[in-house]
Amino acid sequence: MCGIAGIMAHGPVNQMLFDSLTVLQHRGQDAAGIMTCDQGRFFLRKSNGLVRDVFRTRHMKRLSGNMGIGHVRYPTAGSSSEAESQPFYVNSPYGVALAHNGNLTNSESLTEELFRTDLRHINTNSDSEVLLNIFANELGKLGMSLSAEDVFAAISRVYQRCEGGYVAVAMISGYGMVGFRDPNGIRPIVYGKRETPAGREYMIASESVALDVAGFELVRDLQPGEAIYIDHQGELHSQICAPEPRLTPCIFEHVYLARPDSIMDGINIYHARMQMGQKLAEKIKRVMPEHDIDVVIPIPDTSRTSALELAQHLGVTYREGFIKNRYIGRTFIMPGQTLRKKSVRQKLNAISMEFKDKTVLLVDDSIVRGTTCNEIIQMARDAGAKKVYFASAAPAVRYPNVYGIDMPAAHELIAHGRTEDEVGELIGADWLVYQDIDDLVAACKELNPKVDGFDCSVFDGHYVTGGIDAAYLARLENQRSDAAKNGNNTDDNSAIDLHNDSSAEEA
Ligand SMILES: O=P(O)(O)OC[C@H]1O[C@H](OP(=O)(O)OP(=O)(O)O)[C@H](O)[C@@H]1O
Ligand SMILES: NC(=O)CC[C@H](N)C(=O)O
Ligand SMILES: [Mg+2]
Repeated sequence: MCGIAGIMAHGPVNQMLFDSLTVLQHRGQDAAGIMTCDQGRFFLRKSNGLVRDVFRTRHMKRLSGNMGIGHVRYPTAGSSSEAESQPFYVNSPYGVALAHNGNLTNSESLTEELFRTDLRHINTNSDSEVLLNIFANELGKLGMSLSAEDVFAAISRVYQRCEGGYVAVAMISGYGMVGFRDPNGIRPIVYGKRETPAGREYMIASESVALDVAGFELVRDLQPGEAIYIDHQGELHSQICAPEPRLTPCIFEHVYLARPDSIMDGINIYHARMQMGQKLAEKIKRVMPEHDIDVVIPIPDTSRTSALELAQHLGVTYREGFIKNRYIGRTFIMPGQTLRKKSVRQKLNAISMEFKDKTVLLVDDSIVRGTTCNEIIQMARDAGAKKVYFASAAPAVRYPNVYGIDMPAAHELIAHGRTEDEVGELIGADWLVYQDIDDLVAACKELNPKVDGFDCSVFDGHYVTGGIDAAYLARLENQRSDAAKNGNNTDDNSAIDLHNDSSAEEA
């Protein structure tokens, strides 16, 4: 779940892209990049680190041009090397750059096809480089002087060849900007517009909050299988380029990934999380009518919205018993278990008076590896809690994700192969309650009944694209489990960096 943004304007786009990436930071903390296009030339700055650290004034000055794309990365393929940060660039045809969120599940066979049939070289293990090359290759078959129809024909071929969950924003030098969304609509992407004295400007982004900060008005989400193309005259063209598109967005966006102030596929994320809290409160009333909960305490940040609503519906006091260190980011998307575990302790600290001699109900949005709840329950006990109950606003996460969330190994998920009671015991809770999957789906779908369904694969093991078999999952685990990553030592910059930014060495 990286964050992507693209702007086609009548003035410089560098600052607006920087601002947008800072509000998409929660989607990827490992690397950031911006590529702009100025009179047919691309300018790039990308590096490992947070947005605020990657871009210095000297980089910003060089990112000139009225068209540009940006990316924040949370790796799900390849390594975390700087060379695999995005945007990516290819010089043929025209000069094409691309930023991608998601994961191609047939990336290996596509790499082989690109090499043998399309005569294209892939230099990294990133599926995003594969996606870019497939797109560029299909564009290249259409000859010079590209029309909107040509762009859509190329995207149709991308949809035929690429499997998985993916959204992307791309620039074609001399022509314009493209945004597209996979035929199942798994990952999110929206576009917006704004009127200026010089004419209309367009922006494409992972989440509507990015439009808000850059001053664009949300028009709508891209539909599954849709592509939009803004040509260099500023005209927007759109087309559905897949034969049987279905809107089945990733429900984990609603649970955790997205910012609460985003609107995704017509669903207000904040409202969806409130509904999750209400439905979980109803379940608690059903299964434990005579409960003895003294206080409901959220685990900041993401669970706050659902926990407050849960407390109100339960009629129990809500208190902020954990204070979050504002300088520590999201722990779940940090690379490596040691860092994640250490960061939970650095991030959250208990206020003893809220726990002392009380029966507390801790609420989190989800339990994935169990890193957070393990630490937090101990902290609650250390702070003097009489009993510690734990509620998860999402059902038990039991299956790997293959569409752009780095949860590649079933055995790393605390609920995999375990009953809810077993998980409760393992995390040291006096009682554990999970949201029911039907309630989670209802919490979101009630806000937009037009959604065909959701990708709930991490909860039910059903992969909406099909084609995910045990062999694929075994390969994925082999490449990307924590143990495999440690073995490969992928945190170093072992891949050869290819930059057209001479400031890369000074940074
Ligand atoms: O069971 P785990 O593997 O620990 O994963 C789940 C936890 O990770 C996330 O928090 P995170 O710190 O990433 O971000 P937040 O501040 O947005 O809650 C999520 O909100 C849960 O608290
Ligand atoms: N989380 C994502 O969307 C990752 C995008 C891409 N697969 C990468 O690893 O860079
Ligand atoms: Mg959290």
